[in-house]
Amino acid sequence: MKKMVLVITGAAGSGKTTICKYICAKYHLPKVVTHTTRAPRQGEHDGIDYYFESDASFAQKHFLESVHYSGAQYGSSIEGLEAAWQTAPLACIVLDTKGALAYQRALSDQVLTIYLTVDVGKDSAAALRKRMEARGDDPEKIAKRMQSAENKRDQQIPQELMGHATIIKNNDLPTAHRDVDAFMATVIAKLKS
Ligand SMILES: Nc1ncnc2c1ncn2[C@@H]1O[C@H](COP(=O)(O)OP(=O)(O)OP(=O)(O)O)[C@@H](O)[C@H]1O
Ligand SMILES: Nc1nc2c(ncn2[C@@H]2O[C@H](COP(=O)(O)O)[C@@H](O)[C@H]2O)c(=O)[nH]1
Repeated sequence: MKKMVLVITGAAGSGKTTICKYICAKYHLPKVVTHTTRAPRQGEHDGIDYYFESDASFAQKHFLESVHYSGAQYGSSIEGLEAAWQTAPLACIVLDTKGALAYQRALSDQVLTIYLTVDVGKDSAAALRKRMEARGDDPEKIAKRMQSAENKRDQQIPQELMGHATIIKNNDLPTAHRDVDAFMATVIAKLKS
């Protein structure tokens, strides 16, 4: 069976990690664990949520792509993808939009992409901030992230992903789950054909 990767991308707090966990649990997909130099959040575990790295250990990895995001480094390796593919032909990964573009360019027809949005009118930014607060993020870090060039960029789907990515609204989880399930039904049908 062809090996594929499902990339989940979108703005900070849009629910990428939440939706990835939902998909991996429901559809038994392996998650590609990426690397970061940021500190773990409460409840995050090394090797499960991320490989937490120092600047020195990060520099020694062989990345398919890597980015700076709001003051920390993040990167995903071919080895990580291959490890996920050892367990199933479809793996899932959470990336910023720069990483999603890199995957699209490097792996083209092996990539499926979901771009998540949160659209609750003019208060969408406040809703995203509240979600990050609910996650337990430090208020200063939230402010820095909200103001970062990376997060401003990720508020919109990159032009190059238009036509490749499926846009799913995550205003509320039950509706997002329903839309993700409809998307996954088409993916599973395609993989079987
Ligand atoms: N539809 C939703 N309604 C309310 N809260 C949500 C919803 N989806 C996710 N959340 C919550 O919002 C917070 C941010 O979600 P999550 O960590 O999945 O976002 P993310 O896109 O991965 O963020 P980041 O890019 O900052 O890592 C979490 O506390 C999560 O439980
Ligand atoms: N391009 C990449 N982006 C990544 C990678 N791992 C995570 N991410 C994205 O970084 C931001 C910040 O993540 P957070 O866990 O600190 O909130 C978010 O958009 C992630 O999707 C990666 O390996 N490459």
